[in-house]
Amino acid sequence: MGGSVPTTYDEPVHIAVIGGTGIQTLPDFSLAATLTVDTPWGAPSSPISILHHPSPTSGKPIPIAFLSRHGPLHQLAPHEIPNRANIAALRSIGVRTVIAFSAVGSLQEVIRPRDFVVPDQIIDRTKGIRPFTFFEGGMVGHVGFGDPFDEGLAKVVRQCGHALEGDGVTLHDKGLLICMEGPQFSTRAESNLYRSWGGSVINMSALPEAKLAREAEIAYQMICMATDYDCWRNGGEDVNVEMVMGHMKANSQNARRFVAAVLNELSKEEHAEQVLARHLEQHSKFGGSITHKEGRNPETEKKLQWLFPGYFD
Ligand SMILES: CSC[C@H]1O[C@H](OP(=O)(O)O)[C@H](O)[C@@H]1O
Ligand SMILES: Nc1ncnc2[nH]cnc12
Repeated sequence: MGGSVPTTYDEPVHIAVIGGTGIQTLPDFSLAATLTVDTPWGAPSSPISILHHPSPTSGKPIPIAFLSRHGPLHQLAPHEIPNRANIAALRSIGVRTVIAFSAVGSLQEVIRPRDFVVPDQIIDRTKGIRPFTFFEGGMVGHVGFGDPFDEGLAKVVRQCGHALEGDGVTLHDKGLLICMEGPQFSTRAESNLYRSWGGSVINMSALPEAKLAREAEIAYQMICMATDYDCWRNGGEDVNVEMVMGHMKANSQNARRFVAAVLNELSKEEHAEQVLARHLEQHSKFGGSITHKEGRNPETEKKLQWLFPGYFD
């Protein structure tokens, strides 16, 4: 191999981190492989890096998949992200837990730039232009999405975030996340409307990522970091990219420490069932098979067989 990074990885990888704006890599981990995965929904945003994280109990390396949502050079706008390919590629290598990271605008005074939020609800303000389901084109399916994030993962994330508090980390345990279409930021009227709905934070990327993760039976939790007060705050400067990037860069060390603490905790044997998302297993087998066998589109069936081997025989 002459020192080059392997392009295959033989073991299943159960945990993934999806990095957002300002988190294009996780440099503190050792790179074990770089995988180029093709899926029936096309190529993901970036090659998947397999990183080695030492198990806190045995010291044995635990593989973690890392995917950069906007591409390695941030070349994909929120509406151009191949979310189906990203989630399908992660599931195909064994991933059942995703920790997603996002830079968000704050819709509340108490959530200050650089604060972290573990959202527990979402309002969908995307415009239907992003492909948002695996179940279409002759294979109808419906999965529950009442709680868009995984409460078991959220508990672990909150515990890790609180353990870092006072050390440059402020954490808000819950929050209503507004996911807007973008790529332009909101109008002031929209920003105030979201505040009147009780919105805590706003981004452009939680959806359809979280919906597709649920369809793929992957436990999913987003960690948000506030970078601005959007445009609702009288007397404050309106959000701009420089502001977002400035806060992300200034606090990236804390963001990475937070993610590392979560990976550390999830690597413990006691979380094995949670990491494998046993509570979601086979949900899509039953929710995703309501089209009678003879009514299915064979092409769609083939794609879904790729994603869920053995489910729809
Ligand atoms: C650069 S500001 C808008 C951009 O930032 C957030 O990205 P991500 O969620 O991937 O961290 C937001 O969702 C927008 O895509
Ligand atoms: N104000 C904002 N609106 C939408 N997405 C964002 N990401 C960071 N800040 C944002």
